[in-house]
Amino acid sequence: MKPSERLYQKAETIWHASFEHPFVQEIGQGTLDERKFRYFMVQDYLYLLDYAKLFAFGVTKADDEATMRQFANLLDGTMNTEMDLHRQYAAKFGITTDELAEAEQAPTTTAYTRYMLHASHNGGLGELMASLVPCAWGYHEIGKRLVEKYPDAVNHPLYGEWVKMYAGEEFAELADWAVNLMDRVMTGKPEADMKRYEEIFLTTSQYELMFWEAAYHQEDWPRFS
Ligand SMILES: Cc1ncc(C[n+]2csc(CCO)c2C)c(N)n1
Repeated sequence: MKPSERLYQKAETIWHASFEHPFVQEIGQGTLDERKFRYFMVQDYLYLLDYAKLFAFGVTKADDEATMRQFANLLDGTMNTEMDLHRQYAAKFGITTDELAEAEQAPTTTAYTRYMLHASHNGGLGELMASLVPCAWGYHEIGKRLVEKYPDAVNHPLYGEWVKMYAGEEFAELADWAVNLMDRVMTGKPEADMKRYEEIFLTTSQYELMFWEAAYHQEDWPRFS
C-alpha cells in the first residue's frame, strides 16, 4: 500500500465529515449565508499567506534541484498570482484590500497555521508533506465531490468560481504533484517515522474540518471592551 493510501484510510472519516459539513454542503446548494463566506475569504487569505511559507520551507528541505524549483514556482505562484486572485474574488463580496491587510487571524486560523509551520520547521520533507497534503488534496476532493453531487454549483454567481477552481484541472495537478511527492518521500521510511507523519496528516485534516466550522459560526476571540 502506498503511504498516501494508508494516510487516506486513517483520515477518511474526517474527510467525509468535511464534505458533509454544512458550510461545504451549502456552497454546493448555493444557499450559504454570504456573511459566512465573507468571513471565510478573509481568514483564508491570512491562511494562504502562512501556507506560502510552507512552500519556502519546501525549497530548503528538498533534496533535489527539480523539487526545489517546483517549490520555488509554487511560492512565486501563490505570492504573485493566487493572492491577487484572492483579493479580486474577495472584492466581489465587498472586502477591500485594506480590510484584508488589517485583518487578524481567528483562533482556528492561528492554531492551524502555527501547527503546520511548527511541524514543518522542526521536521524534514516528510513532515512538511504530511502538513500540506490534506489541504491541497482535500480541497480537490471536496471540489470534485461537490460537482458530482451538485452539477449546478459551478453556475452560482458567487460560489461557482470557487467550486470550479477546486474541481478543475489546474488544482488537480497541484494535488497530484503533492501526493506523488509525499509518496516518494515516505516510501521505505521506518514505521516510527510513518507514525509521526500519520499524526501530522490527521491533525491537519482535523484542522481543515475545524476551519469550516469556524467559518460557519464566524468564530472570534473573546472580546472584552
Ligand atoms: C483552509 C484552506 N485549506 C486548503 C486550501 C486549498 N488551497 C488553495 S490554494 C492553496 C495553496 C496552493 O496555491 C491551497 C492549499 C485553502 N484555500 N484553504
